[in-house]
Amino acid sequence: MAAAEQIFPTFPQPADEQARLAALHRSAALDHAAGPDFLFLTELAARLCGVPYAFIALVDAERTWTRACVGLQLDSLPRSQSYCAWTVLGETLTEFPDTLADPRSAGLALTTAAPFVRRYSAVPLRTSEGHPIGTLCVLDSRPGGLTPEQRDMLARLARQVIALIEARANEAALRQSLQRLEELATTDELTGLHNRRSLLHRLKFEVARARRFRAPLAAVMIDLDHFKRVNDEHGHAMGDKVLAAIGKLIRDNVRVIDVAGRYGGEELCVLLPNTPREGALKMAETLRARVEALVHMDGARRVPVTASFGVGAFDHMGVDDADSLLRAADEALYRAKQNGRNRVE
Ligand SMILES: Nc1nc2c(ncn2[C@@H]2O[C@H](COP(=O)(O)OP(=O)(O)OP(=O)(O)O)[C@@H](O)[C@H]2O)c(=O)[nH]1
Repeated sequence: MAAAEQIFPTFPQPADEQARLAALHRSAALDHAAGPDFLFLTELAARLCGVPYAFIALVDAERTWTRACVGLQLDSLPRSQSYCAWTVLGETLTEFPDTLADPRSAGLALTTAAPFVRRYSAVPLRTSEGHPIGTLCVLDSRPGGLTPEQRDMLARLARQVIALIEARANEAALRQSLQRLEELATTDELTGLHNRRSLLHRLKFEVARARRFRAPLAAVMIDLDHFKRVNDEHGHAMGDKVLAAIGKLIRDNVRVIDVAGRYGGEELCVLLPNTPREGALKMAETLRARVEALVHMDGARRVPVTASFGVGAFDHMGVDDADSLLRAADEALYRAKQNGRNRVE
């Protein structure tokens, strides 16, 4: 620990400290580097106030993180070493016109070492709920203070900074909800696989891509064997559990570019882009063995579950339409059922 940190181990805390920290983390301002918009506002602050140094600071629980620094390179300071720890206490501007003359600022690192700051003026960055999450500050190595007009401009710039921070946070939250909505709209809730609509949508896309790049494309149709018996003997809830477990098994065993979906009821389908028939047969055989090996328990009773697999494929020279790919996989699945189930055709 630096000597300065030992001399000033504590710092003042605003009354709303916990809510303030929560607001800081909600704003996600600490997660991003400040972009050119923030730098522009600090440059403007320095110029309007006629000082060489300016930065935006985010005051976290223990540290003050600086962003968009003008005139100096600074990453972070212990909160106990930062002028900004005082600014977040105030409603409006906090000013040390001569840092050496004020016991709150005289011993701080930026005062006693380069750049030997002698003057500090800052406005808290208050969120729209009123919590001060940081500051916009201007500094100089000569003593002095801001004119009323400069104070007013600094306060206005601070409002622009917080508006920018909040706009970014709203944008990120919106992106997240859209992503979640998209997931909900394309995922089958029980198996976690693509739902039928999404699977067919992806199929069209993959067929178009295979045609365009003359690449092979395979589809594996999977149907659980005698699944009606599982439902009849162990109940529908157990049937659902089995389907969910097999959905997870498939998700865990396909490549990221493969598309696994629930085609309907207990029929599942995996699209394998860039995969010729032999590769798809191999992959299906691996899955078949894993489905058979998966243990499902109904209380103390084991519920044996197997599945039949049908492979349809286009080689790179003869990409046909989506329907015929599925039809080929379906016909192969039918043969697998006819030839005794728990097999790949
Ligand atoms: N628990 C549960 N059962 C489902 C679901 N979707 C379809 N099923 C059941 O799956 C069974 C399918 O039965 P069938 O089409 O006769 O075929 P099967 O018994 O699997 O026999 P084969 O396919 O010929 O091996 C029916 O009992 C459906 O009710 C589901 O979401 N949950």
